[in-house]
Amino acid sequence: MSRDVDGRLYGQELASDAIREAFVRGDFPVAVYGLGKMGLPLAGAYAEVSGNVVGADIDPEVVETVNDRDCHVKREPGLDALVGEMVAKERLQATTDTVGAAEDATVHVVIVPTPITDENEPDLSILDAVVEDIGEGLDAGDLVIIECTVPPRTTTARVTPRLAKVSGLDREEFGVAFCPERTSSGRALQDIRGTYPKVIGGVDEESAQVAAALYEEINSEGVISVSDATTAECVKVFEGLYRDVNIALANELATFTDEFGVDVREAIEVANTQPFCDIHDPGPGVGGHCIPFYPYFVIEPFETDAPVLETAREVNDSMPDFTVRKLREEFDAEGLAMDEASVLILGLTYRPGVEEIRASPSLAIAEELSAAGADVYGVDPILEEFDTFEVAPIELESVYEYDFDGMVMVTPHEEFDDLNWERLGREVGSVVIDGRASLDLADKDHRTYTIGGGYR
Ligand SMILES: NC(=O)c1ccc[n+]([C@@H]2O[C@H](COP(=O)([O-])OP(=O)(O)OC[C@H]3O[C@@H](n4cnc5c(N)ncnc54)[C@H](O)[C@@H]3O)[C@@H](O)[C@H]2O)c1
Ligand SMILES: CC(=O)N[C@@H]1[C@@H](OP(=O)(O)OP(=O)(O)OC[C@H]2O[C@@H](n3ccc(=O)[nH]c3=O)[C@H](O)[C@@H]2O)O[C@H](CO)[C@@H](O)[C@@H]1O
Repeated sequence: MSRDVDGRLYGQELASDAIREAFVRGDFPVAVYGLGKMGLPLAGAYAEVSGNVVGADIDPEVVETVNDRDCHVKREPGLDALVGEMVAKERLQATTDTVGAAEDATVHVVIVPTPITDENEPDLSILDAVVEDIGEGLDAGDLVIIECTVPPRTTTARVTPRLAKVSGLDREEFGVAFCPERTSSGRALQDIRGTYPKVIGGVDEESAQVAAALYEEINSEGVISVSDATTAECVKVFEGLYRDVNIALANELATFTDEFGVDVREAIEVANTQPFCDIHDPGPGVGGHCIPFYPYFVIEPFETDAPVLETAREVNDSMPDFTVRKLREEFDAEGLAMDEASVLILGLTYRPGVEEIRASPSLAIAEELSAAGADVYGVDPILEEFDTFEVAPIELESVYEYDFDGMVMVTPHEEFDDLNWERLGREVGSVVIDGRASLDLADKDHRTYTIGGGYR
């Protein structure tokens, strides 16, 4: 797509209406960097509105799949059709040439992974690489939008100076905004198009105004413009921190279940009937590449102590061990040594319906059971690659062929709803740890312990 000289966006003092009209005409070529679980839906949503989008990804297979009108991101309602249509209509194309995409683009949208290292430090190396490439192709009048989740101050203190240095432009010649992806896997398009307002934080007022005009066209819920980019980064990270701390409260309360002698889940559910109480769900752990990681975007880079965030991480990271401990207690009660037991883990991904295993509780549970000498099996109907797990993978159809001494429901995929628990496990009944209160086995021979619910 050739660059339209008139396609300058930032520094033109354009009125928002004029920006929106030009945007939907395709006057501002867009480059989306990162075509993953979040980037591909985002590129599709941009293409739907502007019709002039190039998706840049370093993975040639990703690029080839998209240009073949196919969709490598699964279980996203509407995404297959949207990508196919946008590519067929030449409103979206993909490339591995990130610098080339940057040279042609006026709007640069960055949505690449921002993981943490093994030492729990934020790893912004991928973001840095993309920012370098954008800098190579950045022109006066461009706008750079960071959507991927980053530690507070990243956009202002790391991204913007780097863009100026690599491009040789003055800071005032281009715009930068942080507009976080407030999107859940499994409903990405719906969220991007408008479940919640889009949060906009600019490094200056015009960056915010220009970014807001673009997202007013994309998001039906409109925008919330905050004071600056760092505030917007805080909004996104705070959403995740709140969730991790809240889940930790639920998990800590769940560990009182036996001593209280009550169904803690019932107490939580009723406590939540008042508007100022919203205790989340206890479970076998907290996975994914968002919630377990975001606390370290605050704990690590800053001097200020974060005892609540650190303690919440410790509590949530202790739940896989709590799960194994409950199983071991039951085995001890029947005189079964862990290293003589066979155990099935049901659900290996981090949450139902999402094929993502990062920080999945099943990783730690399988590792601990295996280390204790148990024969560990794993079943997960949506997972294709099991190598990361210390389990013997089995197909869903084969689960009835084994006399498992123990069965641990970690991630209740909907495909498990049809399981016949009468046929599962030992003839006399097995020990079942229900991590998510997803089972009703009261009339079965199994001895069932529900995390947060006790024996049911
Ligand atoms: N997955 C979620 O639920 C979710 C929700 C909201 C926000 N986010 C944030 O969105 C960001 C991306 O997450 P995701 O789930 O889409 O990741 P992902 O792993 O699914 O996809 C990342 C994509 O980026 C590509 N990539 C890697 N390095 C690149 C580079 N240098 N240049 C261009 N492309 C590159 C990869 O090839 C891959 O296709 C992360 O910061 C994450 O925190 C994720
Ligand atoms: C603030 C917020 O909502 N952010 C969402 C979150 O989405 P996610 O895909 O990471 O999934 P979650 O639902 O947060 O689950 C994570 C893990 O916590 C476990 N869990 C969950 C709820 C509970 O009550 N008890 C639990 O134990 C669950 O099993 C799983 O292992 O981050 C995305 C990226 O920022 C956001 O875009 C998205 O909006």
